[in-house]
Amino acid sequence: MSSLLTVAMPKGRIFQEAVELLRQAGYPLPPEFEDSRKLIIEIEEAGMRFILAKPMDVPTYVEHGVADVGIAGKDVMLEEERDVYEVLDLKISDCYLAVAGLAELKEHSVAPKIATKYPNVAAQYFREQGEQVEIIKLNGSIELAPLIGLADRIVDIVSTGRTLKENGLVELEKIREITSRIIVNPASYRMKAAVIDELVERLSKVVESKEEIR
Ligand SMILES: Nc1ncnc2c1ncn2[C@@H]1O[C@H](COP(=O)(O)OP(=O)(O)OP(=O)(O)O)[C@@H](O)[C@H]1O
Ligand SMILES: O=P(O)(O)OC[C@H]1O[C@H](OP(=O)(O)OP(=O)(O)O)[C@H](O)[C@@H]1O
Repeated sequence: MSSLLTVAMPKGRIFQEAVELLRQAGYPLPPEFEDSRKLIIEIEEAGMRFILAKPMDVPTYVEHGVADVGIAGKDVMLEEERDVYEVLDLKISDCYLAVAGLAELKEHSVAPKIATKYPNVAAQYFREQGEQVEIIKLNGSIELAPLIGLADRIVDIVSTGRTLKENGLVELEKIREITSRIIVNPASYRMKAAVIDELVERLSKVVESKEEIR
């Protein structure tokens, strides 16, 4: 077993904020880290091996133990329901999940159609609301669905609200706030407790100090 801690990092939106947080926590990630196209990057000085994954796949790597630790959005955690520990809210990449639709809703069906990248989250939400719906899974451009008649409403991430606005959609209900989390493989937590605890402690201090400034 390698002595390096394997960390599953989400490519895309969360990546840069996560890298900055790790640097602030004292892990020396070189400037080349951001520019690389490599998917596995070992940084001995930080004691870490990073694997760069699609955000939605991070909990899969961690659950299977090929990564000890990962960084994942709460949206992904809710959708994937993986058997991992969620140990720290990093309070980065904040956004929220919401239901949206056309300003003038024209729903006639018994089970309105809901387009989303988050079928499990959406199904649970409408079940809790006691509303019967039909979920249509899409992989992106979710806002398109009500515009062309594929769905009546959508469940999607909102950040600035710009995508909804520019497509003539309105937010109907907020489902929940989303931030990124540190997740840990349960077996790794037993075998690498000291190094994982140190990572979590160092990151918590950075998160707390940022909270105080806000
Ligand atoms: N405006 C936003 N839209 C989507 N996700 C956001 C937004 N703001 C923060 N996030 C967070 O970023 C994560 C998604 O990151 P990103 O958009 O890079 O991945 P992705 O959806 O897999 O991208 P793509 O499929 O477009 O490559 C989400 O899980 C969420 O926690
Ligand atoms: O409120 P905003 O700041 O406009 O951000 C929200 C939009 O960003 C995300 O899409 P993304 O850019 O990831 O594209 P996608 O359609 O490929 O998922 C999300 O699915 C929304 O469409």
